[in-house]
Amino acid sequence: MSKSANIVWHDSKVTKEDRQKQHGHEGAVLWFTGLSGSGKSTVSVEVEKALHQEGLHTYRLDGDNVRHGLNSNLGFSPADRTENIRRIGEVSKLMSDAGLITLTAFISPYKEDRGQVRNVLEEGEFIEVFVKCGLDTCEERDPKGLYKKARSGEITGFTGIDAPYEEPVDPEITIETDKETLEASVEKIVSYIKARKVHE
Ligand SMILES: Nc1ncnc2c1ncn2[C@@H]1O[C@H](COP(=O)(O)OS(=O)(=O)O)[C@@H](OP(=O)(O)O)[C@H]1O
Ligand SMILES: Nc1ncnc2c1ncn2[C@@H]1O[C@H](COP(=O)(O)OP(=O)(O)O)[C@@H](O)[C@H]1O
Repeated sequence: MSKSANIVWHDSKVTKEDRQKQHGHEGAVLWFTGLSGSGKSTVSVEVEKALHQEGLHTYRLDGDNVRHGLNSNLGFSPADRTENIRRIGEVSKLMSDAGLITLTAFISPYKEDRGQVRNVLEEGEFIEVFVKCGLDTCEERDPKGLYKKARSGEITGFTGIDAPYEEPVDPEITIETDKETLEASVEKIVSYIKARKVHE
């Protein structure tokens, strides 16, 4: 028997469409993925600010923050990373259902895990943003000093050093933070959202 066999879905009287109408836009999930130090946090913070200024309803979920709370029992083994992403995917789905534009900033190194999140969301709701940046630049930036620790062996299983990062194959948006300015990356993403007419 499946774990959910005795659990019955309870509908609300306020629908997703009702909430969208009240907000004046649809929900969506901007899923930032990339190496540590590629710029996921920096860019997503600025994109959220820009969208908020446009009157859109947003919420941002960030790797470090979520790992302090909801996912504080998870580490960085492949299984824990998969569970981390599964939970964030489910939270994003709830937020999108609530009518928010959710911005997530997680390394999310496995293609299959990101694909699972895309699958739990409605068609078009998942917008994959590949934060592309060469490992050499990420390592040079080393904003938290973690690459240094990974190189010295103080941290093992670090993404890009001795753990894999599987690049997106066909992301909705690619930004190249080692080639373009922060402003250009933000503009690219905000234009995509506007063109997609999530805003009525
Ligand atoms: N082993 C290892 N590998 C990668 N990253 C590590 C590791 N240990 C700690 N950190 C810090 O945790 C942040 C990544 O957490 P995420 O939840 O985004 O990772 S994942 O999606 O589950 O792979 C990541 O933050 P960002 O630099 O913002 O990406 C690191 O600061
Ligand atoms: N074009 C750019 N876009 C984003 N970040 C940049 C850019 N150029 C330099 N940086 C710097 O790179 C670092 C990226 O760190 P962070 O946003 O924490 O990455 P991540 O969340 O992917 O680990 C920051 O110190 C940021 O100021």
